[in-house]
Amino acid sequence: MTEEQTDLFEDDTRDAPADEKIRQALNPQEPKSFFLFAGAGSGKTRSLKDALEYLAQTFGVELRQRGRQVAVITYTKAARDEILRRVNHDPIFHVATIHSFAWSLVEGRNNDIRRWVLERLPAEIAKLHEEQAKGKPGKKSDERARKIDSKGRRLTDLPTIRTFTYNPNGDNFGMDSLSHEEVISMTSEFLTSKETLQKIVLSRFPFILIDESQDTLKPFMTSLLRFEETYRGRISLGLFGDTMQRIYPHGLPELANCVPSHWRQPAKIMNHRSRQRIVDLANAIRADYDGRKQRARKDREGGFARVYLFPNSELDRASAEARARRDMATATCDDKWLVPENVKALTLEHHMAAYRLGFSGVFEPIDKVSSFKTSFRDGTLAPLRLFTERILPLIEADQEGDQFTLMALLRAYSPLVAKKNLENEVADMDSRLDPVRTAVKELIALFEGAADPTCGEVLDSVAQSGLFEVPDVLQPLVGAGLEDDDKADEQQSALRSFLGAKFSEIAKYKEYVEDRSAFGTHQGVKGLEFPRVMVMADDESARFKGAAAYEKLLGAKPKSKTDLKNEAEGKETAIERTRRLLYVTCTRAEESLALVVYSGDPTAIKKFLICKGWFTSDEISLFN
Ligand SMILES: Nc1ncnc2c1ncn2[C@@H]1O[C@H](COP(=O)(O)OP(=O)(O)OP(=O)(O)O)[C@@H](O)[C@H]1O
Repeated sequence: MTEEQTDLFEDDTRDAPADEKIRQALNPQEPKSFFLFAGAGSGKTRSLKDALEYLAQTFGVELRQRGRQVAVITYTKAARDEILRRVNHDPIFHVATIHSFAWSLVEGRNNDIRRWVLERLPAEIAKLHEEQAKGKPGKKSDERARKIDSKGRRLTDLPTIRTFTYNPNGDNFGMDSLSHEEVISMTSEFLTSKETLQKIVLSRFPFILIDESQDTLKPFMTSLLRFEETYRGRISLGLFGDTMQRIYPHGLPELANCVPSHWRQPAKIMNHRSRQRIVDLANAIRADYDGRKQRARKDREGGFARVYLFPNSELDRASAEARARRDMATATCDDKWLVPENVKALTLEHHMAAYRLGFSGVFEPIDKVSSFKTSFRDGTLAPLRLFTERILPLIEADQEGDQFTLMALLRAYSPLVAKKNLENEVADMDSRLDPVRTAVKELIALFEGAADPTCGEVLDSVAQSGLFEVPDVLQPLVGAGLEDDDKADEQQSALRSFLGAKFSEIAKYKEYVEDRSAFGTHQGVKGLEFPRVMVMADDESARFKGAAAYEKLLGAKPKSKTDLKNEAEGKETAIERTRRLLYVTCTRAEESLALVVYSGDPTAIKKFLICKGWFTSDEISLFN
């Protein structure tokens, strides 16, 4: 082996003892719990996947014969799907997000659920009445009155509900459905109080492994830790995580301290993802948190990290960022920085991505409606799906001359091509298709000469011709124009306003929700990696003012009284939350990183970055 090969071999295997410790813990005869606590890019996800492979190979037959399973809890559906793919959907693994896992434990225990809800509801209603008595009239009080009313009706209906329902992936409406919070709270309680459930969990899951455990919901994690303590030696609870990457307030803040000292705590010091410069920056950002340091691989020397500081008064954010991209291309000698699609751009909130990608006309009205929010953001909102899954693919197929796809779409979704409609006609097949042809022609005509009709014009055409079914919620808006109607409810007003957006925005919205665009949010990219990353720190444009406090973290704004109070009481501050967010976003970069900051005082930020040793002055571009 050459010296270079030896170096690489050492880097590959330096942290191998951690995986060995995990394997030793995963023994059904003598299960042990462990916490793999390691920094970004250290291979935690890889260790989890290796552990699953080891379990399948070593104990697969035994687990199958005894009808036992390995529970794997992931933070996102995407991570769940990736793990399922890796384990070839082997049924010895029960891979689920936390909400689905919790529901799988309590689903069907209808009497216990009813009792639990009945015990909680009166207190919830009393609290709302109390708040209502103190509050002023207005939107909040109207909302509270609605809640009091609906909870009161639920209380009356509860004894008659036989089966409770829950959808872990969406909104839960209706008297028999449970909220996300209810499912997590009740499962956490049942897990520590109901012996029958405990016995079921014990016999079914000898191993419960949790990815991104720093963000696992606090009540659930606390209850799992208690459960493990009660049944020590009979179950292995395996946590994979990094408390520096806790980005949601609902995780257990002191997880590292809650883990008993006799648990196995394998360590890893390598960062296999990023080049040296980025690892150095990550270590510097982390220094004031817990001082843990990582090492870059020998074959990952170099790399780039640069900062672009703009004043808040810079209104044309898109041009400012294009300027930063051009500079990155020169500094890194990597022309891919010039093509936005090649750079993962991370905004703080979705509306910032919508503005930059050009679909604010769709985003702004719809995202305001709370009952639309979840399904709108994951692309499953029915009125939008008419556009994204029926009309847009049809227009695209026509533009590409792809008759095959066009016909397949019509066959799948158009009532005009539905078999029973065709059978009722007397004429030959060709003329039976005439109404479909006319309908498609009329729709396509709206786009002639590169025209960009509004979503409303497109809807009118489709509804008039009957080309596709129009969802109920859109029916009253067909041909209604854009003038708002005083009597319209929140959903109708939002949809009416969305119908004024240009149809070209639909493709951009679709690209974004399907995660095919170059944009992502600071919170949405954890676990992922990209060659080039641009992080936008823009407190001023944030709508949720608690979202981040980059200006405070980077020394442009003083700490507030609340920050100082929280700090003195050892509580979480907005500054520390932001530090963790910055650590997560910056450590997604493999090759090069641009940090774009908008601030009221860019000069102060420059001073801070140099003084802290996060960046050198040559790496900072200041635009005043
Ligand atoms: N021992 C190893 N040798 C070579 N490459 C590795 C090794 N371990 C992990 N990697 C690679 O390093 C990258 C980061 O690994 P992984 O995503 O598992 O890290 P992580 O600790 O889960 O990261 P994060 O916490 O930042 O999401 C991946 O591309 C992975 O394939």
